Amino acid sequence: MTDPRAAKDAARVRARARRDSLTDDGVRAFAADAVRGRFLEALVRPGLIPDGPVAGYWPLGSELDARPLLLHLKAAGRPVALPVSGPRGQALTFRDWDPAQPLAAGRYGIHEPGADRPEAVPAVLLVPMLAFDRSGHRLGYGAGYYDRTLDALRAVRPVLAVGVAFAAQEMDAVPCGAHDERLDWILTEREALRFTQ
Ligand SMILES: Nc1nc2c(c(=O)[nH]1)N(C=O)[C@@H](CNc1ccc(C(=O)N[C@@H](CCC(=O)O)C(=O)O)cc1)CN2
Ligand SMILES: Nc1ncnc2c1ncn2[C@@H]1O[C@H](COP(=O)(O)OP(=O)(O)OP(=O)(O)O)[C@@H](O)[C@H]1O
Repeated sequence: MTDPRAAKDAARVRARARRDSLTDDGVRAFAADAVRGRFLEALVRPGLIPDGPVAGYWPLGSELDARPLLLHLKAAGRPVALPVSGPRGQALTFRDWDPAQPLAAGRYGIHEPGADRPEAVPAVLLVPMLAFDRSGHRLGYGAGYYDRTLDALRAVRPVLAVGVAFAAQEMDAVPCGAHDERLDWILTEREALRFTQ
């Protein structure tokens, strides 16, 4: 396979511009709410969610806001964790999220639970992205954090990886490379795509 790096970089520029153009607060709130509904309908109701913590993410820039879903899961008694970014080149770690406690800005300015919060090993990983395609390929920011993280977690036990995006983030074909970890599902406000059984 040829090196997909240049193709990925070009796709990132286009994908970011497209996601950044989704500025309507009403549309964004609708999508956040719809993704919560799809997660419950496609994954929770049929019993497809393994026991254990669900790792979400704290929204950055124009990403879809998964917090309505995270708060719903918390209220239902499910442990929810958030990623903690270490140096580039290392897998993410996760800490338990208590919505009543303040978060602190970590690397990249992303809000993270404090060092006093217990570490968590996610059974389900909500994965943010810049773009996706209908084969389940995903484009991230290019640091390889989620690929390394899924690789490390899956070496120990199965993890359900659920990509989360606006429907408008779909591309015909996301350039992919050897390290790219597969997503089991992608949820958008419009549909739930399943890639594994
Ligand atoms: N919300 C969120 N949290 C996350 C990620 C993510 O993609 N989204 N990550 C996924 O790996 C990890 C952090 N990794 C990151 C790697 C690179 C950049 C980055 O290059 N950021 C841009 C600015 C982005 C913006 O403001 O829209 C930059 O610094 O130029 C950010 C996060 C863990 N937490
Ligand atoms: N499991 C891995 N082990 C070693 N290197 C990896 C691994 N996964 C990804 N990488 C490297 O990380 C770099 C970024 O990968 P890639 O372009 O796929 O990132 P991305 O999926 O867009 O970003 P992210 O996963 O952070 O959201 C590449 O150089 C890739 O080779």
